[in-house]
Amino acid sequence: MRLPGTTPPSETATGVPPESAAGTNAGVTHHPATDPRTTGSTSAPTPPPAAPERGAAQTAPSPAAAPGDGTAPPQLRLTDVDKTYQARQGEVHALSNVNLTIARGEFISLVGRSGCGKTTLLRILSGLLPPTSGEVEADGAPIWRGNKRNDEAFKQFGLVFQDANLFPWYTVAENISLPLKLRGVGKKQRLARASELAELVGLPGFEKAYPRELSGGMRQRAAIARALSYDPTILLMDEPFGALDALTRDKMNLELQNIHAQAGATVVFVTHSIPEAVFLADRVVLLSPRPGRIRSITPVGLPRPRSLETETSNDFQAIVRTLRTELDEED
Ligand SMILES: Nc1ncnc2c1ncn2[C@@H]1O[C@H](COP(=O)(O)OP(=O)(O)OP(=O)(O)O)[C@@H](O)[C@H]1O
Repeated sequence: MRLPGTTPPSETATGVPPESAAGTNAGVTHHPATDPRTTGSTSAPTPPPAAPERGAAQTAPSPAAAPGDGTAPPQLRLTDVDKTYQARQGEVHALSNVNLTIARGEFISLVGRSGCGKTTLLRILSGLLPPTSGEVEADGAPIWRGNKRNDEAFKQFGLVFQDANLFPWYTVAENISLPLKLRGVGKKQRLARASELAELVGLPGFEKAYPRELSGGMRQRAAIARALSYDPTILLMDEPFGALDALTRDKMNLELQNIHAQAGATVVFVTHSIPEAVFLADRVVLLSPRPGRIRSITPVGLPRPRSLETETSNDFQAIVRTLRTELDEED
């Protein structure tokens, strides 16, 4: 992930990868893209002539990333991924036949019932957990060779979890820059980077504060800044705002949208909240109950930048309704 202003437009734009349209997941529903800019629709979503381009409202589109033409290069690819845990009570089949291609700079929200395998999928993607079978690639390089992790591929990832996991005895700046310290970066450079990132995530002036002096939302911002410190090109987020109150969560969603637009990273975001998933995503991937399979892939063609008013639009609500109906059908 690069700092704002250094990312060429072609790297921040996304398209729907060809694989996702063709689909190799048996039985996956591919919902049509929705884009009020092209449909003029104020009611239920209708298919536009082309899938939407992320960030079109912020940057001029580049010829290399025309809306929905599938030209944005794939950055992450899951092929026939299966995961079975060997638990004390026996085998737990967590994921089955997951196929997904994620474009560079794309924002993917991952939703599904509790226990359907979202965290498992994120951990496999991030190189924290090997799949039982199947392939996981980042920029064409396998993340796993059998049970051995490809540490080079792993370096591209930034991880953010529900708990900010800041070290209480370090200041905000020291927490943010800790990964750089572990990589041997000098103090002056580390603190300069921490201050830059504190600004990016909305914590300017708090560099010298300790985690106990921050609110929950501020701690999560510091955790996001820490994940960005070493310029990951892929950000994997597991319910990062799950413990926050509704108002703070709305604010964090707006800020994450800005951070994503400015920094240009690919994001995979796990959430239990369908509105949050739709608000943030270029595509929402819905997993079926365990063993998790990709049940549907829904492009979200709402223009960016999105505001809280976006959530009152008919298009937004129609997508949320469709996804909720699919989830309800599982009961
Ligand atoms: N280390 C483990 N050993 C055995 N089973 C596990 C392990 N981790 C997860 N599981 C099981 O795998 C399934 C998927 O778990 P996972 O945490 O991926 O689901 P999830 O969709 O993230 O759930 P939630 O939304 O509740 O966080 C669950 O049935 C869980 O019990």
